[in-house]
Amino acid sequence: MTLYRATFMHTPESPFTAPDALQVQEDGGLLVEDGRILASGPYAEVRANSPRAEVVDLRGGVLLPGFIDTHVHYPQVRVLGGLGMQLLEWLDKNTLPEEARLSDPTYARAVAREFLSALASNGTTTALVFGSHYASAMEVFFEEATRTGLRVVAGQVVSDRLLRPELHTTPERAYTEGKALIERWHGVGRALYAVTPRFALSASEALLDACGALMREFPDVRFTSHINENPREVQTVLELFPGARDYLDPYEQAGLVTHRSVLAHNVHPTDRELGVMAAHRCSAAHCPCSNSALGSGLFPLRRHLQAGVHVALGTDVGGGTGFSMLKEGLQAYFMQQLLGTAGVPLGPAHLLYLSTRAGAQALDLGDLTGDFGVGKAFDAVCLRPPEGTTLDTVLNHADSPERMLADLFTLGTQQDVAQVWVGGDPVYRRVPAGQEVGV
Ligand SMILES: O=c1[nH]c(=O)c2nc[nH]c2[nH]1
Ligand SMILES: [Zn+2]
Repeated sequence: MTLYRATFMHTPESPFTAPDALQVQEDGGLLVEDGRILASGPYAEVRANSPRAEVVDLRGGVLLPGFIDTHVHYPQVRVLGGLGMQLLEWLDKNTLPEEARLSDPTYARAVAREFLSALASNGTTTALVFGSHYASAMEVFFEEATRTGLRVVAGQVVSDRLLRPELHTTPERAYTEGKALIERWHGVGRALYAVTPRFALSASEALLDACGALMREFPDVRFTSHINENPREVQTVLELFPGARDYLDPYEQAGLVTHRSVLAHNVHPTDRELGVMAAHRCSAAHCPCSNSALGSGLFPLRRHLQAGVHVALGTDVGGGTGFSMLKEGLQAYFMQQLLGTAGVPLGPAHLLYLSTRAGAQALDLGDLTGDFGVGKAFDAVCLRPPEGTTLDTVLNHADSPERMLADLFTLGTQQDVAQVWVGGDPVYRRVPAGQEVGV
């Protein structure tokens, strides 16, 4: 048994509905056995009940639930930084040429390692990962993910039109390769499978039906895709599906809109789409850095909440600007501020919820991870800025835990991630200053 002593904060309830959702223990204790939290509370109390547990002293840092990134592309880590374009040009010039390189499993393995290491070193413990178009690159990805111990929900991306021929599949092949990957990887270690057509623009009705067949055959796999990101994209989808009521309709007709479905972006939804998503408990992955970088628009969070659509956060690497969920939270805050009275004022508790518990719920993993409740897995990130940094100064002068949390979202970066655990297993530890290779 291990007892972690730390200042910890979490949001077991949603601050959008519960006013005091942020729970804080300034000198807290989390007792962990076999990767699960056995007791949680003030350190002195937990210690008194478990005097023999080994103590890990994390005082001086802040312990948060591990971040949950609900939309991030594995093949795009090397093409981050493609600025100055909107979605369709960015796909064509910046992104799809790189995605084609993953046909080589050796190349794919190197990219998978870079990607997984970036997740862990940014404090992300669970991710819904948009995969590669190549089944071989997904084999490699799941092998590497299993080695790291991160929780990944991932799937082969499928498309059968309008990308580039080498990225296209057929409905039959999408079904056969998807089935084989599900049978091999879904539920193995900490991996789960997500059926993943790239977007309706690059998917025929027959391909979406093949995805629906997989979802019916394996009802507990997840589903993810893109929706309503960019006005030109939306217009093209409506032209490609002339009978469709809106962008969601082709997904809905194929049986892909469920409580285990996560649709990325949804910047330009209709009221009908929001109503259907809410009725099916389908989640939206809000990706504010990507929406800013690709000029996609300002996410209508208020309309989502009013319609009852569940929202979580995603970095959308490489349309986004990196793997930090702290940065993603801050950008979500900025964009709601820019919306003025149409925006939702977000406080630090909202940002923590959106980047942790909301993600767990979107992935139907709410009973396992996302907060520090008793019975949950010990998935955690310890944030501790290096001495003398601006964040260190500001944290030392914060007058409340809530203000400390706001400071972490405002100034925190990858360099402030000190340690990360998944299911009690260490998956990342920052190299102490002065001990870096080459120093
Ligand atoms: O942000 C995005 N990134 C992508 O790779 C993509 N593909 C389709 N639509 C997309 N949107
Ligand atoms: Zn995306």
